[in-house]
Amino acid sequence: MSSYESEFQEEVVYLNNAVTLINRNLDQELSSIVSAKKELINEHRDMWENAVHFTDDIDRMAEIKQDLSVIHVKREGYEKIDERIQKYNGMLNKPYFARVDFKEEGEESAEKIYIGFSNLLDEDTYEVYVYDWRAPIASIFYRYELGGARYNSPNGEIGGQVLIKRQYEIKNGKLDYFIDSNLNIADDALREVLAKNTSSKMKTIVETIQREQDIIIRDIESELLIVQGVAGSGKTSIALHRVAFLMYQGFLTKLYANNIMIISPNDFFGNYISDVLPQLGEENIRTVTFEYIFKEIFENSINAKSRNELLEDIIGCEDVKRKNIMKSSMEFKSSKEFVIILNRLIWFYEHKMIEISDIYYNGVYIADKHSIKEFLLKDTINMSIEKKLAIIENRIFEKVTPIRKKRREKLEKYIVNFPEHQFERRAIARLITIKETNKLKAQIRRFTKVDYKRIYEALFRNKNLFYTLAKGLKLPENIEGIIDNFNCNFEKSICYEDMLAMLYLKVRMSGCSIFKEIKQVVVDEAQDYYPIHFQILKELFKNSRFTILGDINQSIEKEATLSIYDDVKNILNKKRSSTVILNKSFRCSYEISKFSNKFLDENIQIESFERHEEEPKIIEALNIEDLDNKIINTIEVYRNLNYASIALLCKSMKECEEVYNRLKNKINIKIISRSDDDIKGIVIMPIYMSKGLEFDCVIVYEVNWKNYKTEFDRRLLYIASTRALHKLSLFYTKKPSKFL
Ligand SMILES: Nc1ncnc2c1ncn2[C@@H]1O[C@H](COP(=O)(O)OP(=O)(O)OP(=O)(O)O)[C@@H](O)[C@H]1O
Repeated sequence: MSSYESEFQEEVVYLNNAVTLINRNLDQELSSIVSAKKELINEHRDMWENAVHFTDDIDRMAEIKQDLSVIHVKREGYEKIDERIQKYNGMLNKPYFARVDFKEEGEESAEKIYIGFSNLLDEDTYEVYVYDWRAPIASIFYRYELGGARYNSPNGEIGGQVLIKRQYEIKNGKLDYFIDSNLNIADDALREVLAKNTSSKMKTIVETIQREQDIIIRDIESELLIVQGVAGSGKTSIALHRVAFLMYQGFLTKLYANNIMIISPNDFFGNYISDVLPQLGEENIRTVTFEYIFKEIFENSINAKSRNELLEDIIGCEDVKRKNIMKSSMEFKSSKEFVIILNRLIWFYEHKMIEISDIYYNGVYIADKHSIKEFLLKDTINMSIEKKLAIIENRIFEKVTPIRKKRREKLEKYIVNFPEHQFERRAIARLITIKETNKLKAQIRRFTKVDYKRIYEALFRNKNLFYTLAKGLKLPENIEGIIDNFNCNFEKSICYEDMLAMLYLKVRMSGCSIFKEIKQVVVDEAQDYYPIHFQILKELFKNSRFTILGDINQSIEKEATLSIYDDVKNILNKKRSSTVILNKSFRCSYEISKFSNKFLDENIQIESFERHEEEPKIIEALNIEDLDNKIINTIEVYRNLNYASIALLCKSMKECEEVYNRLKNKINIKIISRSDDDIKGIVIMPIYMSKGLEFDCVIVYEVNWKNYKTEFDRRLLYIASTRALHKLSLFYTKKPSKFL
């Protein structure tokens, strides 16, 4: 028997033992869940039968509360067993995927470390059959080849030698083969994974995490971790695996799903990544957009345009001057300078805009404007202006209440003089005092209720005020145009950049604390954000750490450089911050990756993973009809090659709609416009919406000289091309874009 064969037999024995243990654990859990379910039902029944259902009695309330908390504990217990059942069921197919034999310094022999998606422990012997990929010792597998290796254990750093590094192909609990890996073989395994077709949901990369990716995933030191990575370098995948890692940490540092939040560019993206954490055995976490945060904080009271709508407006605008104004308006209103103006506006509001009057109730003096103002301007640490105004309002009403009571008694006595009202005395007196109080309330609310729209509007409706507040700051050359552009539609629906400014004002002035439980914020596609976004995040997530991932090459409407990350560091101002650069791209084939690089500045270094496929195609069509036919043929060819995910990418939504209307009766194609659309099959969408997503095949529509001629267009072409895993073709009529 060859040494491979004899080792194969040993591995089969180990695998069988592991599977037996999983089955044993599974059986135990299955019987526990039956009794846990029974207990839960009994507890519910007892509570329903024995407890009171309605009561004003405070003692009985305590009884009900206690019953509920027992049910709560039982339910948690039940859910935990259910989680373990799911874990063991998942493990039956593939209990582990790798092994390293590690000989610790000072030890006689090596320990075999099997690595899988979850831990597997024999509770009787305490033998660890499989280590979770997130366990400290598992990092050896991701970071080292054969030879010297170290890892951080809870008791400090441990050094030693890796003697064997092995990967397994296990299906349905049966071992197909194993390979003892060196660097090249690991590359083969990755190539095999990357060569597969994509799906409409992102997948886990646990078995093939790369060394530099693992370092990011396991970083627990940085309060601010910035990752600049080229398209397809695995930023989003890393972010999600990092989240799973943080949720696995020990008791003190462990994060729960409600402690983490992802800020994503749009809702598709949230949907696209929604399978990864459950596949890693963790609960999903909230993924929100800035648009969503705005709605939540302003309680849906103000309509605002989304970033996608802004991009659509910019792309669709034919008037060059207006287009430039739109771009500079976005850039200026999200800049550091504008944040200073907004801070000054807050000061101005507190000192000059609040019109406080002396307060009287029914002729009785309640409070004078000077003392109210004095309280308002008093430096009360950590108290927001909204809070101070609420305190003022409460204090006034505390004073009014006894006066109002006396007034009512007086009125009742007075009404005695009118015998026709003798039975309505009380009601009439009450009505009169309510009316008087409402009048007073209206008078007070005029200054205690902060009207963010009016405050912000004042900045642009009053040019003197604007220039006073902007004194000493560098303003864009076309500032007059930007001010005049402040939209006439402000009442109906505000622009994206004005939405951000108002969000900033609100979080600063209200001391908003709705996200106070969040301890880790992950910001993906960070290149799309400006200083004001990070200022908002800083205010909203005061006690949180941040993981910020982006690619400056994929910014759309602005020229981004590495300096955006300096801004991020300055704004978030964390003591321990680090920046990691990822230059290797994994998504696209080597040929597509090389082709896409021509849309980038030639100084930018990108390493392409060596997975070879057909060269991208640039195809000319004679006219629109010919273009449609050629695109339909190409889609057919791709489908016949068994590619299920095919995207036809256009420059704008308007263009998508035109093309869709022409093609929809000829092929089965879906237009992606709404955030809950499922990106499955053959889809058509604008390039700016395809960010962060990937497809087996990408077809870029009408890349002619007219459609793609500016720097902005060049960046769109980079984003479009880097969405493709296997096939890329770009079509044009008349004359090709100069970027092709
Ligand atoms: N270590 C890895 N093992 C297997 N697949 C990987 C690995 N790293 C990245 N990938 C794959 O590469 C593709 C790109 O990953 P991901 O979307 O996370 O990259 P990204 O940097 O966020 O890209 P973009 O900036 O273009 O949105 C995905 O299909 C992902 O599964």
